[in-house]
Amino acid sequence: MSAGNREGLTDPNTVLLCPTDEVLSTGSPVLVVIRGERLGARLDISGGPLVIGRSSESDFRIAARSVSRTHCRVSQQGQSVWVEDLGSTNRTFVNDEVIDRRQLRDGDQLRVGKTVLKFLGPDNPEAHYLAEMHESSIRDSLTGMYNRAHAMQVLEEEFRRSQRLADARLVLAIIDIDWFKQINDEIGHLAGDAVLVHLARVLGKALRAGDTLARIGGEEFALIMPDTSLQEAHQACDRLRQRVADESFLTDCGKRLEVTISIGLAEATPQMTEFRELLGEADSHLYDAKTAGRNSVRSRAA
Ligand SMILES: Nc1nc2c(ncn2[C@@H]2O[C@H](COP(=O)(O)OP(=O)(O)OP(=O)(O)O)[C@@H](O)[C@H]2O)c(=O)[nH]1
Repeated sequence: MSAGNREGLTDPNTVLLCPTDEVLSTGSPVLVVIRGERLGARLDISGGPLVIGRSSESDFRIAARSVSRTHCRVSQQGQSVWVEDLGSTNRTFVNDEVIDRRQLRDGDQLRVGKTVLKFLGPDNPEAHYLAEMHESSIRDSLTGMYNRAHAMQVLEEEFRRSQRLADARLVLAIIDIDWFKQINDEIGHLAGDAVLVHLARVLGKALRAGDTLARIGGEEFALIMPDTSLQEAHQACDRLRQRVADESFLTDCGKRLEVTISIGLAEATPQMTEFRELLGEADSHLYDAKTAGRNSVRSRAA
């Protein structure tokens, strides 16, 4: 977004911070997608039985016609892990053999439709490597935040959940830095990058458990807030906006800046048919926030 002029970009007090590395935990048996959509996604089996299927109620959903609504179930029994076909049309395969029920062994490949998942026992060293590969594929390299692709996947899943469960509310916030082009033009692209990194840290620190924050564009972020009402989200985002406005940002060349953000919100409603409607509504409220002068939060409620 852009328009108008901004004054007082620099401010003399700030600290530049870097994103922290996230520790990747392995240690329990997992299934890792090695072919198909969501490559690298991990299913932790230790948390209880998992149903794989096309239905939105599945624990791991594969949206393909070759996959039955409830295709197979994977469960841990004592130290062993079992897979059981649930009467699927196109059958379940382990290492290319049709199975009804079978114990999974380290390195086995489970095929459901065209998706292949590799079973890795708790001590398999490949698990850590695959976890790191997956982690880097869902992160933005500059800020360390989740990237757009991951945000869209989380948003779609949370949207489906909110449609399925009557009391599961969902709010999406689109956060956009104000006058960012001016920061780049006046101080330089590296300064702009430093602001993005610092902002990622400020937003990340304010995150509540269950929320997902991602960088979805150059200077645009998405905050996905499940189980939150529009009013609660509006208040939380206004606190976030204030926190950013109070922060002092340091650029690569030692200049200090005041930075503000504008936020547009949208809440999932039963009338919506797909998650992109949330993006459209949040974007339109973001536009309202920009035209109302920036450094503000806008939603259907206000
Ligand atoms: N430094 C840096 N700049 C980026 C990056 N990605 C996008 N940008 C810049 O972000 C700026 C976005 O500018 P506009 O869309 O005009 O928005 P704006 O200046 O923030 O104006 P408003 O949103 O209307 O307040 C452009 O100058 C892009 O080049 C990046 O990764 N690093």
